[in-house]
Amino acid sequence: YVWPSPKLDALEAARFNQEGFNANPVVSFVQPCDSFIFGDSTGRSNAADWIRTAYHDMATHNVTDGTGGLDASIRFAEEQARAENVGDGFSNTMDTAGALQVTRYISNADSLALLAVLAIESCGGPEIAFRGGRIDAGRPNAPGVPEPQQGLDSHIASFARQGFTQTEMIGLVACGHTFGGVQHDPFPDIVNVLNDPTDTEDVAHFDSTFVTFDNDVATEYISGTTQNPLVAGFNDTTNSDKRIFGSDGNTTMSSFSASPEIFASTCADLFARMLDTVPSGVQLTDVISPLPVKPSEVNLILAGDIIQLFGLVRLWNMGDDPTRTVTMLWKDHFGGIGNATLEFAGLSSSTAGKYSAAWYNFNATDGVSPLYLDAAAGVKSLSFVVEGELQDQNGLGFAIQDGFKFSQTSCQIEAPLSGRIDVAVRNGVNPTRVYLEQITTDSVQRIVVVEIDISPPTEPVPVNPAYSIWSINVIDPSANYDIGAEIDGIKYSTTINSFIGFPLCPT
Ligand code: HEM
Repeated sequence: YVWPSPKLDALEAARFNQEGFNANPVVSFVQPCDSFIFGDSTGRSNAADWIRTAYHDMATHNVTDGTGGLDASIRFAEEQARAENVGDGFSNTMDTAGALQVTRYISNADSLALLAVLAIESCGGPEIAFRGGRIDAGRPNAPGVPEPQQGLDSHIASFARQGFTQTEMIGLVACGHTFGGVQHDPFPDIVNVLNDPTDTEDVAHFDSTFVTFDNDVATEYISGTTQNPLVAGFNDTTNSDKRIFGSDGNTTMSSFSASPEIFASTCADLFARMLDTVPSGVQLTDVISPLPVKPSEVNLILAGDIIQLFGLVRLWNMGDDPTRTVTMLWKDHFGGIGNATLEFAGLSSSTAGKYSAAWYNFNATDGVSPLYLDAAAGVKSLSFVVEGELQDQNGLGFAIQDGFKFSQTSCQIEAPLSGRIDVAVRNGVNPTRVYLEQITTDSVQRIVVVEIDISPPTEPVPVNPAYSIWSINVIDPSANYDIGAEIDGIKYSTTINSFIGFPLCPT
């Protein structure tokens, strides 16, 4: 895709900035892979909870009527209270999913899907093709998660309703059950108390490597050594994995057992399909690939005659050499081109260290100092020269919208209770609307952006020859606002650097 695209930029960042500089800390919950938020030596892991939660959320899908699917309906207490969703793994996962929603562009449902991707990829699994765009359900879905005491026919019918054939059912169950196990507490009829100080929640695991992705679930099953409580459990009624795995005469499980590669590639496909199973009408994005060169956290502030340009650029998988020279070029409104050498800021990595990225700051390494640009000249687009090679999105450049921005003339009226937000609007841009975007959630935790129009000034309020101010008073300056503007029929959005700490408005 072409930068900027706020939603794709946010999803790409959450998916690929996993560890290190400027990365989302959520991966640390599955590193090491036996990490568990309620404590050590429990026999449980966040990774297993996250994968099971994604499945249970999806398993309500009905291919015929298009209802259910991965839509975060599992967050509702009503769904979590169902017998098919016994255990605290779902609330555990939903608590963590919030950590991914650092931006308004990521739904609860996309977070759930991302957690599963991060768990699988960080813990030995294959790379998963990830799409975004899932929409959060407004209410619980119809029940429909399979349970271990049900018979094979019922499971085949259940997976068919979810959109999976019998062979795919065998695959998906094996792919899921390479992680985790069955706990005594919610399933006392399947697992006995284990009296094991390293497994305090009495989890009987599906295979001997239960915090990592591998084909042991299949090799142990085929060799007859498996301790999987849903295969070799003392209660044959609940041996659902035994019935499912054996339902094609062990053809599928034999192929998994014979080839870790076949297991991994089959699981990569099935996991991606599981995560992409969404209610009809939901339009997912294309598979999100990392942008090779990506501006990030770009923000402009007007300070008198100066535009402060904040930002970073990320170079994807181009080697870790921090001494390489990265130059940023910017086109202005007068046909001029400015340039600056960027400062190395840090390294990040993703997919269990398989990829790395180097970050460069638009100015000093402190991460807060901006570049100072002449306000009248402004900035239209950026490009970068990396080791002598021009990076400009195949000639498009990286477009920058300097038609409106937060102005440092913003001030507090009654600190810290109310304030005035000033938006600097470039003369000649003539936006149809300028508005605040208040980012909040509705009563069922869906992100909502409320637009609050800013009235055009009755008399122009110039800050400099190029910009005039539109102002709005707000009662809660600490609320989460972005600034939006509609220019030539297109809506743009820009962030506000919190203006707590701004001076009191002159009286
Ligand atoms: C007929 C289908 C299935 C049945 C009857 C079934 C049943 C179960 C049961 C009873 C548990 C124990 C849960 C606990 O003790 O908290 C479990 C755990 C788990 N299941 Fe399934 N499952 C099925 C399919 C799947 C699928 C398709 C996936 C994912 C692709 C999956 C992923 C998991 C994971 C990761 C765990 C471990 C959870 C943990 O250790 O915290 N399951 N399953």
